[in-house]
Amino acid sequence: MATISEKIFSRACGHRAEAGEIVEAEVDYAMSHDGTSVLAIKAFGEMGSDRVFDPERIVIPFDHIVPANSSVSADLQKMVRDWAVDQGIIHFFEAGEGICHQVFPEEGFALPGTLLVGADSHSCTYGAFGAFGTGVGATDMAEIYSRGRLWFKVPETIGIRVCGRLERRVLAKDLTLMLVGAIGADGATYQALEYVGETVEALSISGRMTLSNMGVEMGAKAAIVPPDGVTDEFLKGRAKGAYHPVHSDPGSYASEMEFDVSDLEPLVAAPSRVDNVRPVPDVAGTEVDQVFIGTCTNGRYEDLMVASEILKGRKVKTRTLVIPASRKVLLSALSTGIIEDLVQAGAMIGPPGCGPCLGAHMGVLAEGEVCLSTANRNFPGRMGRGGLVYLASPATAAATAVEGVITDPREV
Ligand SMILES: CC(C)[C@H](C(=O)O)[C@@H](O)C(=O)O
Ligand code: SF4
Repeated sequence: MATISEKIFSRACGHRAEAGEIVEAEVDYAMSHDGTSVLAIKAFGEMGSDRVFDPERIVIPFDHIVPANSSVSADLQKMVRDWAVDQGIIHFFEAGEGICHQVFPEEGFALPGTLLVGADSHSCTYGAFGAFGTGVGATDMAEIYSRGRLWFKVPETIGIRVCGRLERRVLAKDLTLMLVGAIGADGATYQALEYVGETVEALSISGRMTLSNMGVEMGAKAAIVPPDGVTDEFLKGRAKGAYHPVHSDPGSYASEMEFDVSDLEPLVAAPSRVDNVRPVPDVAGTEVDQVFIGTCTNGRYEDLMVASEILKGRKVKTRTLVIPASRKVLLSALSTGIIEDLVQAGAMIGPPGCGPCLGAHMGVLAEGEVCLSTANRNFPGRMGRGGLVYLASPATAAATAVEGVITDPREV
């Protein structure tokens, strides 16, 4: 009897691995971005390493501060670029290609049954494809650069069963926020989450990615959706190689929880905790200074489409920033007229990347300003010193942009 996580670690370490065990496992693909590569490369050098274990299994997208916003970040990015060329890293994605967690799956690296490690906490997003995706620090990444292996404690799995149909304009983000609120910001520390049930099965890849993306906001090591036909359909023509899906055996979870979403309302995570989750009607009318639609949580085509359906033919009443998660998302949204509708409505469009999500640039808040964002974190200072962040779905974000105050998307 084993879980998806145990099966993935068993293959990756070469013997039967059980929850609680510490194993040394081989990583299928490693990912680091313009931010964390800097520290990882430094540690790699300090470890006395010279060549990476396999230049074809390291993926480097530039996304956190793109385009570079200062001489400091430009110099650091040049250093990473030069190192990638020197090491022969072929899977290098320049500024403008998109957010690491969007580019990595789009390019077919996120495959069922694989062990994927990123130097970024939201690498749990790859769980949406039935992979064990997890984030590590830069020094751990240096170890992977050098040997392709790392030690892990195999996590126990919490099975989360969700049933019921989401109402109109209640989205995967609302389901995700509901779970974060119920489980709490540290409720799944060092556990793997596995999402099952009819509601999860009915989610698109985009919705599954939103769900898996926020696993780390509950402390989880991984947040996995069992791979199925939806996964295969997405991977057709893009998977980087053959893959072998694995599934959990009945009775293998350490614990189980059940939720019904039939009556779920649109939700927000109010400042400044991700688990400070409230129904939108409770905070409706709160004035906002900015709306931000984007990030690895909700910057995909579907998210922009939902937003444009609400914004089309209307005018925003507050500063509204839309940043597509990748060049591919931007191209799709251009070709279907979504970008034009958003621009006509008064939104700004930023280049694919993280944008102001982590308070680095392009949309940072002033002291006391309030932003309603589709991102995944709202701790104090996240989007700029003294700024307050409400997290919500792209539908709630668009409705809020239209009214200039937090608004229930079912009412616009
Ligand atoms: C910069 C990076 C290390 C960080 C992370 O690991 O999550 C960022 O992506 C974030 O979302 O805060
Ligand atoms: S979009 Fe935000 S959460 Fe996602 S990787 Fe970038 S900074 Fe981190």
